[in-house]
Amino acid sequence: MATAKPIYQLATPTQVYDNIRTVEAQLRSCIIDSLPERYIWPGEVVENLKPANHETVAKEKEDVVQNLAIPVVDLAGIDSASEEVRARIAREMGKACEEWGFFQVINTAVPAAVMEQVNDSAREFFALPVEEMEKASEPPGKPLMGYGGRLSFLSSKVPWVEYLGEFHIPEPGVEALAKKVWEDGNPKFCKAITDYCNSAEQLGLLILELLAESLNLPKDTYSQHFQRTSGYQGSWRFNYYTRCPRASETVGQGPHSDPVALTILRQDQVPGLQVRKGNTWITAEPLSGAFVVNVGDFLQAWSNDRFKSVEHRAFVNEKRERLSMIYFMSPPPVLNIEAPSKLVPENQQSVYRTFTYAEYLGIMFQNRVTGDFSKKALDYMRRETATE
Ligand SMILES: O=C(O)CCC(=O)C(=O)O
Ligand SMILES: [Fe+2]
Repeated sequence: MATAKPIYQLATPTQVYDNIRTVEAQLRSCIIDSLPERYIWPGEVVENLKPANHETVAKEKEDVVQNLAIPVVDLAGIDSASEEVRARIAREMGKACEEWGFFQVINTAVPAAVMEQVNDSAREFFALPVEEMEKASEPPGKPLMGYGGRLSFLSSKVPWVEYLGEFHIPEPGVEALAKKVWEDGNPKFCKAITDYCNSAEQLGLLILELLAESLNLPKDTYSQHFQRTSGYQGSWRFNYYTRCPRASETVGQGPHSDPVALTILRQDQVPGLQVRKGNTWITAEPLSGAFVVNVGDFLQAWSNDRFKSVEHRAFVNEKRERLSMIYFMSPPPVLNIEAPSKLVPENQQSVYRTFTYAEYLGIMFQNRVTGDFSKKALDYMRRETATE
């Protein structure tokens, strides 16, 4: 049955930062002449921030990276009765998740009109004056929900991004949020977001089935935990990266892996998302109509490390703002995550001990409090014997 409440309690009160729009305006009108220190990321993070596979690439690196691109999985034909087509698609998807942790998926069943409406709605919100947007802010302690400048949730520095987000499953949904901003609750906005979440959820369930099939597991191995009645947590978030007058000093998102099972992202035509491949960062090239999908930490554990939850980051730029719209799927907080025995070689233990999302979040927040981001939460779940 549905669990009572989403878990988002921070261990300590969180600082609320200034609004990025204000900082941007101050920089442009020379009231301040540099980015506030909290937005300035260390050299090793901002280094090579421009896409390695873009025009700024150093010539000698070009040969190495030019053929590297996040795999594209085409869902065309998935609804045909052909088991062969489905099995091929599942194999491609599984391979992408093993080798990259990321893929772009095209020809999904998500209607273009749904994506157009949600895109318009997101932009309608971010075009509001700051005071209006701030009506959707949540108090500290509920990170990444409502409207905000990103709190330093996954990092000790503040990224150059604004967000708007809320839980889709379980409720409250978007209505309560919209009522804070618009007197009439903006029914069109609510419908756009609800339709988007419902479509993204369906896509996510199909992907989870295909990924299980790719591992020769029963197709509902993962998807059964992401039903409306299972208490899974589904949330939507829009990331809006305004133009940044000092784009080379900061990031839109610092390097992180996602603390979820599955992430489904629609980006606009402005590049920004980069995925780690070995020692290189590869840009997820904007592909019209595609969703960028990635494995989160839970799916990595749940697949006994077959699928990889890979580090990614986002850069910002001086000339163009950028919008990404995301649907995150997280397991029920109290569900025991353990790799199916079929994935664990005989006479061996699973790579991770059994743990719950709630336990994982506790560790993640603890890291935040101590400011130690050197080890990700998932690594604390690794069995001693499995670490080198
Ligand atoms: O906006 C993007 O392209 C990346 C966003 C992201 O990685 C996140 O919000 O977790
Ligand atoms: Fe992410």
